Amino acid sequence: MQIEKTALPEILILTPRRFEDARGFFAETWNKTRMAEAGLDVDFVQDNHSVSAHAGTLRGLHFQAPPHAQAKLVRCGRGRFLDVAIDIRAGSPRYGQWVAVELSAENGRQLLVPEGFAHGFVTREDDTEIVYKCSDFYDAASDGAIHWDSCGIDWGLSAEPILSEKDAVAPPLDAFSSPFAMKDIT
Ligand SMILES: Cc1cn([C@H]2C[C@H](O)[C@@H](COP(=O)(O)OP(=O)(O)O[C@H]3O[C@@H](C)C(=O)[C@@H](O)[C@H]3O)O2)c(=O)[nH]c1=O
Repeated sequence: MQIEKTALPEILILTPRRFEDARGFFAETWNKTRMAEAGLDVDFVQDNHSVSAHAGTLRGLHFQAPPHAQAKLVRCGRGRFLDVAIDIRAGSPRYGQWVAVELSAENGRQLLVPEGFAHGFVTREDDTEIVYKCSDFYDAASDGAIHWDSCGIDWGLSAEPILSEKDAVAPPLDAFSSPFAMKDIT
């Protein structure tokens, strides 16, 4: 597993080794023991899978508030998408800063998004499939969203995105009161 830092040090790109042969490839996409050895001891408890039928579908920016905050490990099963994480920890020196990384079935990259960051993505091909692990269970009452177009993120869009009703009316970042505290910052 190759581990790379992004412009935000807490957001990591994990690229599993691929064992290729005549059939295709094999890869370990998460190995708890090996990741703990690398200092990434995350206890994932739920796996999610979503498919977006059309390119230009944007989901986000989402988070779960404490005590149900989630770290996520995100990867692409089919197609490709731009994956985005933004620091929403109150008092963070990097509050409002974001990173965007293209994840595709071809490049096999995964984004590790810790607690305290909102997450979203926009698909870049039809029928794009996203698979991700979460470190806490879904809790509808803790679900939060920030409007995708209120944070200065370059989504690489050439037209208006396809959104859920919930995401279309999410509050902007400047009207947002963060439930995440500075104590998460080391
Ligand atoms: C996220 C989630 C949703 N649901 C249900 C609620 C709802 O009826 C339906 C669709 O939910 P949503 O519209 O919130 O799905 P979606 O917009 O795909 O939400 C996801 O977006 C990405 C960016 C994330 O980071 C995820 O954590 C999650 O928030 O699925 C669950 O049962 N479990 C879950 O873990």
